[in-house]
Amino acid sequence: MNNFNWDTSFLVDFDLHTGESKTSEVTKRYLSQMKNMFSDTEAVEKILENEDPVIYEFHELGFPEEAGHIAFGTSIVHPGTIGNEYYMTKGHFHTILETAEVYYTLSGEGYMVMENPEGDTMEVPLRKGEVIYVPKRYAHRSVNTGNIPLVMFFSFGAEAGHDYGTIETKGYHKLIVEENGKSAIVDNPHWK
Ligand SMILES: O=P(O)(O)OC[C@H]1O[C@H](O)[C@H](O)[C@@H](O)[C@@H]1O
Ligand SMILES: [Fe+2]
Repeated sequence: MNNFNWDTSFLVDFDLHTGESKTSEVTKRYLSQMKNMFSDTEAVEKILENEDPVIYEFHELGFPEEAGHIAFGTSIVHPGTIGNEYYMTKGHFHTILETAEVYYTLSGEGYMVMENPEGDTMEVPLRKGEVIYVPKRYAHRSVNTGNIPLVMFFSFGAEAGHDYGTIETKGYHKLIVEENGKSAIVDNPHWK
């Protein structure tokens, strides 16, 4: 782990095409770590018999989770589908629900799938060159609907924290699936 001093200035390299960084740490999420998040559990099992693909990865610095600091890094969602569902991140609420986040799309295309605890949902297309503002109180998941990596630079208040449990048990109301070669937003039949 890099030992940055967050009370002074520092510089970090990020490649604005690949999202890669020599200075920061990379975390990879494999299909086996997201088994129950994809709708088609049979398709998951079938793939895992032969391989365990990396679904997404992110580069960040290991920041202090304290108010006043700003966390940032890149996330890279690889292209692909599991059954008819596109590769995506796990997605999370912020533990401090009242914390927003921004993502700048560097490469690729997809959707930011968001929902709040009241069940209001938003699915916003991600395009290269645009920043998406994810408001406070909304869980967020990025989905890659293209055939190249979806690369984004993100930033949020470092105190936010990650709550994965809610999404892990309930799932999202909406899924982004491939239908006749195009992306479609559908209701999640397994939402609890
Ligand atoms: O947290 P996940 O849903 O697994 O997504 C992976 C990562 O991507 C985002 O861009 C967030 O800002 C990171 O804090 C997060 O850890
Ligand atoms: Fe977040």
